[in-house]
Amino acid sequence: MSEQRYGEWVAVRKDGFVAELVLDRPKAMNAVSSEMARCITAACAALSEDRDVRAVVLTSTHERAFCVGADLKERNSLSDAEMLRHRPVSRAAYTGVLELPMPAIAAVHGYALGGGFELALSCDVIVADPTAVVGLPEVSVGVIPGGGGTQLLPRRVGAARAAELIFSARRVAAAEAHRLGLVDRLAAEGEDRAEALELARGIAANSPVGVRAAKKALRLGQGLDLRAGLEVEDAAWRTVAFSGDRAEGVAAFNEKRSPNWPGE
Ligand SMILES: CCCCCCCCCCCCC[C@H](O)CC(=O)SCCNC(=O)CCNC(=O)[C@H](O)C(C)(C)COP(=O)(O)OP(=O)(O)OC[C@H]1O[C@@H](n2cnc3c(N)ncnc32)[C@H](O)[C@@H]1OP(=O)(O)O
Repeated sequence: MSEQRYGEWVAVRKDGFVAELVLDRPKAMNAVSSEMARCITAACAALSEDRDVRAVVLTSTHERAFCVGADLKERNSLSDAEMLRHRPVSRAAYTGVLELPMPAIAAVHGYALGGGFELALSCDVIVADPTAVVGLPEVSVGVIPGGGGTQLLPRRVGAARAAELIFSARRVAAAEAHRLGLVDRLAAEGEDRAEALELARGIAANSPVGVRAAKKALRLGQGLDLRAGLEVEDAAWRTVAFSGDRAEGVAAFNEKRSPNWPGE
């Protein structure tokens, strides 16, 4: 296990082919300040370049919160001009998580609100424990979901449900969140991180070339009509059809052994 810090508020722990992106600003319940946004962006840039990382788990060191969203204390102190300068900094953090080339799994316990839930929505899978409380309460503080929520939430639960949640700004406890599809798995209390890491290790046992190509097809195909989506899949298929991973995967199956993925 290795650990690399990215600024004061974020760490990346690597164990084999799985990396953990740790939100570590517990005094502010991981509220995303400008500096924390820069830390997240730097960590995502490093992970995106690391061909040995096959899956990422987004976790929190705070006992009662995954992330409570944008730092409302910092926001209150920013001038309009500073706010405008802050946006691309903060935007890079959310985009960084969304565009990780390998599967990303959010391990959520406690509060995942506003930008905190948007970070989780930017992942591919959300694992929550029964203490999770999720929501996009931005309109209750005079803003809108600005970390992708107005686009990611309807793609996950449909336009009407997304509208109800965003307009009402209501917080949703874990059991209802799982029923509504706001989170994908409900782990035992305190087991969100362990279950997310177990899922990540399972993903990491598969072809990294295949998994990354499948993620790309899933993401690019969202919102397309079926015909255009099938063209996206065909293009993704062609990136793996002649890969070393495909050759190794087929050979390993026929030789009844575990594959040793070349990763290219
Ligand atoms: C995917 C690609 C997309 C590209 C798009 C571009 C993105 C651009 C970037 C924009 C990012 C926007 C992000 C988002 O959309 C906007 C927001 O997130 S707005 C904030 C939303 N969050 C909230 O409304 C939650 C606010 N907090 C609470 O409701 C409560 O604190 C709580 C979490 C329910 C906990 O309540 P309690 O247990 O009672 O505890 P306290 O309230 O006393 O809080 C303890 C302590 O923490 C401080 N704190 C809590 N939340 C925040 C916060 N958000 N910011 C700063 N500080 C916070 C709170 O003040 C207390 O501090 P103390 O008083 O003890 O000093």
